[in-house]
Amino acid sequence: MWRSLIRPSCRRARNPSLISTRTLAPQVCHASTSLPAHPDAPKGPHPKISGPALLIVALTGVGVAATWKTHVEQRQREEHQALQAAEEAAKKAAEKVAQVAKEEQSKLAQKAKEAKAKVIQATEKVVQSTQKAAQQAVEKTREEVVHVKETVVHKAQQATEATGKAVQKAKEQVSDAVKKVTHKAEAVVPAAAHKLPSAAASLSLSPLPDDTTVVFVLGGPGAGKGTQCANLVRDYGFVHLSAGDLLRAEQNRSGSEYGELINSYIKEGQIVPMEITIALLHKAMKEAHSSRFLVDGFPRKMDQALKFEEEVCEGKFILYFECPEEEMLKRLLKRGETSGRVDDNIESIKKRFQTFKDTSFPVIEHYEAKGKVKTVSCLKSVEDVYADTKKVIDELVG
Ligand SMILES: Nc1ncnc2c1ncn2[C@@H]1O[C@H](COP(=O)(O)OP(=O)(O)OP(=O)(O)O)[C@@H](O)[C@H]1O
Ligand SMILES: O=c1ccn([C@@H]2O[C@H](COP(=O)(O)O)[C@@H](O)[C@H]2O)c(=O)[nH]1
Repeated sequence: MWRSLIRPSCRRARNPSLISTRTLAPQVCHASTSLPAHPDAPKGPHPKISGPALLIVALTGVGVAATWKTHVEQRQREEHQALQAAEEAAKKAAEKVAQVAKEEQSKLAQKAKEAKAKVIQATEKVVQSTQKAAQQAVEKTREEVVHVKETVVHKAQQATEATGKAVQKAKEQVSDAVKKVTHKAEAVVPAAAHKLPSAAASLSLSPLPDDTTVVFVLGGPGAGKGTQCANLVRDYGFVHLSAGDLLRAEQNRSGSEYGELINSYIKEGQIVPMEITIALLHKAMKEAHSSRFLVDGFPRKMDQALKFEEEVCEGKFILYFECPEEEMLKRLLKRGETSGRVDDNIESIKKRFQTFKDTSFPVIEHYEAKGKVKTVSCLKSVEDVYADTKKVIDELVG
């Protein structure tokens, strides 16, 4: 009986779902186990139960209670275990989740890294292509600049060549014109020569006194020969004979047969045929009745030098006034403002310079070779030049 009483409880204890409170008096259950009254238990006054039955019920209740307690404890342990298992599972799940999250995070990080790498790569590509484009643009610009430069240089060369050709042509034209004028003038001379005073035409000149001293005064056009000669005339009693002045005087003399000829030679900076100049000099020397002559601006050509020394008189020495062309140009242009000379203009001056270099300077070199040249620099004031000139004259003429 006890077994039968207990057995179902035990069974129920093993399986709580089998417990049915309908089999137990709600009061007993409540009193012995302190369990709450079953909701379905009948309410109202307790029925009359006998003592043994009550004992049996009580014992049964105790047994049931003990069983129930065991069952509850078991259940609590199971629940505790289940809880622990659940906690364990939850922990594991959490760990798993964390692990998965970590892995996902890692994957995402990796993907982000890869994406970043791709962006960097793409950026580098863009930068490289931009740099390449910029380089190509620079290269193209450089090539264009080189091309433009070459074109400019080429055009400049062409222009230079064209200018050179034009200058050359102009020079040739000028040279031709000079030749024509010279030729024309020289053609006039033989024709006019028979009209020269007989002495000049034949140059059979009467001799001068033996004590005649002639100093040839040479130098480029406008060097200052005439200026220094004037001082020497004043201080040393020289007679100053300027070949140019004599020619100009002859040119201006009314009735002169050579006026036109002399004018064209002077204008072109050419040397008038020596017969005329030497005849004029000889005549002037004869008329001067002096023994000291400064022959200024003569001889300008070798034939003049040789003929004069042969027919008239040997020069004692050459007083050479040295002056740079730029300074002479400056002085001549200034003089041209008032001189009225047909050759004190830029065109004639250039021709005179050329004639001086080509024709007259060799005369100076000729006398230099003979040790007869005394050079005085004209790049000083008139007074200083004269001081230097005096030293030469004092030493050689006294
Ligand atoms: N030392 C000098 N400094 C500055 N000017 C000068 C000097 N000597 C001369 N001149 C000036 O230079 C000009 C040329 O001088 P000057 O007439 O004496 O030269 P030139 O050699 O006789 O010339 P040309 O050969 O043409 O007859 C004149 O106006 C003169 O006043
Ligand atoms: O012996 C000479 C001297 C001069 N001339 C011509 O006269 C001008 C001017 O000479 P200046 O001495 O400068 O006054 C000169 O240019 C020559 O054309 C010459 O023919 N022969």
